[in-house]
Amino acid sequence: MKVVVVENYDEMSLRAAEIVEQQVLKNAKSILGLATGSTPIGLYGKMIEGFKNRSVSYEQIKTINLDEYQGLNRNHPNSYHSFMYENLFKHINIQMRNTYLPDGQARSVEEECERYEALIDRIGPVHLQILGMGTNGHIGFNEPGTPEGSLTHCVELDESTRKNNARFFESPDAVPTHAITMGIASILKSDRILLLASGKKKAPAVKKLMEQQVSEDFPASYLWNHDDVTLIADRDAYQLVEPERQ
Ligand SMILES: N[C@@H]1[C@@H](O)[C@H](O)[C@@H](COP(=O)(O)O)O[C@@H]1O
Repeated sequence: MKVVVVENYDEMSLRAAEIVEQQVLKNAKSILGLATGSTPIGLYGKMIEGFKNRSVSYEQIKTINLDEYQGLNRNHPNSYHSFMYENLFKHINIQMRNTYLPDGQARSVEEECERYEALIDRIGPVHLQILGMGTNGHIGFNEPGTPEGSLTHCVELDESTRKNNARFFESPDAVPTHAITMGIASILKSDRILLLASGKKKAPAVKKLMEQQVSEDFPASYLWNHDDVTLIADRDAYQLVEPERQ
């Protein structure tokens, strides 16, 4: 794992956007793996600036998102469909038909998971996967206990995850209890992975990640089993890593 420590959230977002733009400039038909949450919002902002000010084009790009809440209509303001549209897609020249997220309202969740995994295999492999990390080490919505071989599946969300994500909803009870997420194996199929971490709230998780102990108790640790991962962390997120690991 390559580790890049930067000053703050803005610099993390800028560095990440440079990597995304390099990928898109190298291959105009790149497949990007995208994430939600607060962490990548700055990155998406920089990508929008790049599109507006430097004509970086996303016209032929395809995107595959990690996850979606179960039970939310795609037009619900808190769905990840809406998140991606509001924070990125509506601002750039991507073709909406080339953007993919799991359908949280599919009649059969099992069939939807199979369909989504097949889609990843058909369209992929993802050239560059963007990841954030939960405070409990979840990636996508792969909570502690998820096996490394997991493919796209339905999960019951941890109470800690629901609590952390409650800020986006009108009340904690409104946070869905389940989600559809790409599995660990689905994520590790990507050619290259960019993990972002910002803020002191993520410091314990970054510390744990840097201990390099691969364990299902801390799903982000599986990233040590992939040979092309870059972590961009800001100083606050990296502050608990012991000096000899820095
Ligand atoms: N499913 C998403 C994850 O993909 C994300 O990494 C995590 C961290 O969120 P944040 O970036 O807001 O800290 O939140 C959600 O649970």
